[in-house]
Amino acid sequence: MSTSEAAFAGPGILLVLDGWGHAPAADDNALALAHTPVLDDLVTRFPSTLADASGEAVGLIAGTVGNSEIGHMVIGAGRPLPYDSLLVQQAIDDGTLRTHPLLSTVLTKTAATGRALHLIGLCSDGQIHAHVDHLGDLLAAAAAHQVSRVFIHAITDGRDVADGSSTVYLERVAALAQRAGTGQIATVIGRGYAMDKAGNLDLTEQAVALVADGQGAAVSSVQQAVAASERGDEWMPASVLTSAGQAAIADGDAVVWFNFRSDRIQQFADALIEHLAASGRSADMLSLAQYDTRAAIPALVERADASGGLADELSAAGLRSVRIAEAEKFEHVTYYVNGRDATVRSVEEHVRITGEGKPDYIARPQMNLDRVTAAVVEAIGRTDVDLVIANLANIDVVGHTGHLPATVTACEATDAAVGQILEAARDSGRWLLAVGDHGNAETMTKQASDGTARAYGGHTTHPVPLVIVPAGTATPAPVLPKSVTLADVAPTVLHLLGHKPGSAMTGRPLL
Ligand SMILES: O=C(O)[C@@H](CO)OP(=O)(O)O
Ligand SMILES: [Mn+2]
Ligand SMILES: [Mn+2]
Repeated sequence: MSTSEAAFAGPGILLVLDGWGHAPAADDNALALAHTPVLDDLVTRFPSTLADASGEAVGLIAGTVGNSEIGHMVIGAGRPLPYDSLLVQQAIDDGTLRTHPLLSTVLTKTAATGRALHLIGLCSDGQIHAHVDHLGDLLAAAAAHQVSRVFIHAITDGRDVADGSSTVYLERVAALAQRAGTGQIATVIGRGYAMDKAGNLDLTEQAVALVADGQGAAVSSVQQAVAASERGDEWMPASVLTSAGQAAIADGDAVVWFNFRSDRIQQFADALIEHLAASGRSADMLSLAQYDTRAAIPALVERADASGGLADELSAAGLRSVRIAEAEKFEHVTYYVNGRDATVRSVEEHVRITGEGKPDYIARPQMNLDRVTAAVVEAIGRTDVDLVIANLANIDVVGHTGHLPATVTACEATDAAVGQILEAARDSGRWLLAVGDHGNAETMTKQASDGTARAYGGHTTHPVPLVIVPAGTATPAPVLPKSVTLADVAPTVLHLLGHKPGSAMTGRPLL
């Protein structure tokens, strides 16, 4: 084996820097503003390229921003996977959503019994968790079945779209209802409450009480509800539109959840199901796409098969991997990298780093990075571990605050952590592949409709850096191809481990 081959063979590290996107230096580019000597050195001294992490290249609708779910799924699967947003859009375009037998059955029954239909979901066009226009099809189906009482329980965003834009989307909801000839906004609440995924049930309960029992501040218009929010769209307080009348969920009503992404709506869905059951009510429930709820909710669109990815190949080859991330991204290096498969294979170890108390990302942009890094360094030092898969969450999670100085600090903390990980990799003779899963911190403003630049903490369509650091000296350093996507990560990792890409993978090894 030549020096160069040896430098790219054997045990290694797959390091995902969450939200590490690439864009030219600008005064809203937190990564460029931050002092990041390690990352700068990485992309200049070692084989590196830019990988597509958004739109069609990963299985999303063309032009839509990447996200952590599809990013980690494609990193693991080694192929683009038609994501739920795309599958829903296809079902809308070919007419199979509004004529879906499950939907027809529920709507026919609702109309016949004079019960109400409740539509619950995020109202924005961020395309990460939901698209407000999907409501249009559901409302049209309700109208076609002559369901007369249709209540929309709107969740406001301010995270995947610019904060302060909720009025625009709520007006769009009203227009969709008017066009369909049925439906009214009954309640409004921010995603901070309705889409908590960290187990803060006190937040979830506010959304449950609002939707199930109509408990919230009485307002006479959506504008009044929006005006009452002191903490922006994300934290819009629970509001009941008095004009909506009694929109509580009664026994026998129908509920359709219209978020297509499960992770942030499932806690609410579980809590609502349990709350209704505890109060002797049962509802016919459907979800737009498949959810990972405790009780199964029949879905209108099924998930794409994501099997045959890295986890299956590692398992078949008997290669041991350790997965490490803090709570915010733990599922991403386990469940999502494994193709939304909850099976823990015998050659896998999962390390979930948790902090104390509620995180404050602006006050503590470091989050629990020191402990994540320590766990990664420890796993790197183990001779029985073939592959360490870790996610450093800070750039994305702090980026979501839209707070530029905190995000700059998060980038600098990540840089220092990567430095420590590289040193450990060198000491133990491991190669390292570092990659972003989607862009975020490289663009911290967005132009509002009035032309002004507003703080923006959401994801982007930018490509992500991908770097391969050899285990030793590699001369000459190989040049990575230019046209690369996240689907090439798993084949490259398997190649570095001395194995062929899996037969289900369409990505290719980059070396
Ligand atoms: O926080 C989330 O839910 C999304 C943005 O809405 O980000 P990510 O895809 O990184 O999880
Ligand atoms: Mn991410
Ligand atoms: Mn994110």
